[in-house]
Amino acid sequence: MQKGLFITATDTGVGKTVISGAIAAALKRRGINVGVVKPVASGGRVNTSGQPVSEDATFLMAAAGMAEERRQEVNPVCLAAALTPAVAAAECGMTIDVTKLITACRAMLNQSELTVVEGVGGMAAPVWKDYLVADMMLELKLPVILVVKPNLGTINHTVLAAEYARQRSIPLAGIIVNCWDEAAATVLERSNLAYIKLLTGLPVLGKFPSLAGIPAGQASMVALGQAAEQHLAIDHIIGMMKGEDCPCFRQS
Ligand SMILES: Nc1ncnc2c1ncn2[C@@H]1O[C@H](COP(=O)(O)OP(=O)(O)OP(=O)(O)O)[C@@H](O)[C@H]1O
Ligand SMILES: C[C@H](N)[C@@H](CCCCCC(=O)O)NC(=O)O
Ligand SMILES: [Mg+2]
Repeated sequence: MQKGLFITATDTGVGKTVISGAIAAALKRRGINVGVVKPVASGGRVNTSGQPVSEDATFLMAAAGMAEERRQEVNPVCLAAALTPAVAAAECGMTIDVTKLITACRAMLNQSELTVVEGVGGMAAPVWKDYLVADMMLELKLPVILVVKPNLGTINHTVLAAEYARQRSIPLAGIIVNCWDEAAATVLERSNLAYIKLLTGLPVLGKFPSLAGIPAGQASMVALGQAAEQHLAIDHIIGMMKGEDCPCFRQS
């Protein structure tokens, strides 16, 4: 059985990479051979050879302790334009072979004990023509965690994302709230959390704090893993990745 997890979010920029990296770093810290995949990336930084390089993949590889030589396995397709992949590819005359993306995910799942797959944008982001991230999720059949923000507007975004998942028959295993500040949380953040639980019926698997150094790429991966142990339900997430006790494709 392929053991892993798919990380999606209510939108781009919500924290999929940070949460995927934090989970990967926690698993690595526990001595697990963890794989990471960002099957398709856009907005890559163009290197001196003119090739776009995914900073998400760089972060995930650092978190999982993977060498640069494995970049192609982790991120087979990286596009330069910061657009949805379908458009970023068309802009540079490229075709995205979605089978290649699925194959890369399956290869990593096959060779790692547990694998974290990061999506791109949210579930309805077009990967290629009318093939959306949701279609990739349906093919991979991994348990899915939805990353959400704690701020104003998140109730609506989260409920819409959960409803979309239901409509597409994608079982969500839970929600992680990113950039949660327990000390500063007011009635706004606390009521958002309560409404998200009430309206989606999904379990909240963690409230992850804002960590210094992450935006500058100076985060310590050990500290990231420790933060995941402290703020996320890692035992439960590992069980879920192994196919135990969660609403996922295998049991639905
Ligand atoms: N917990 C956090 N602490 C500090 N910075 C964070 C945290 N979560 C996210 N960020 C910062 O917010 C920005 C967006 O986060 P991230 O790149 O993880 O989003 P994403 O959902 O992966 O976006 P994309 O759709 O581009 O993949 C990044 O600059 C990241 O470093
Ligand atoms: C450029 C962004 N950062 C992201 C693509 C986001 C697509 C969002 C599409 C949409 O929903 O409008 N790329 C990426 O995660 O590699
Ligand atoms: Mg990302």
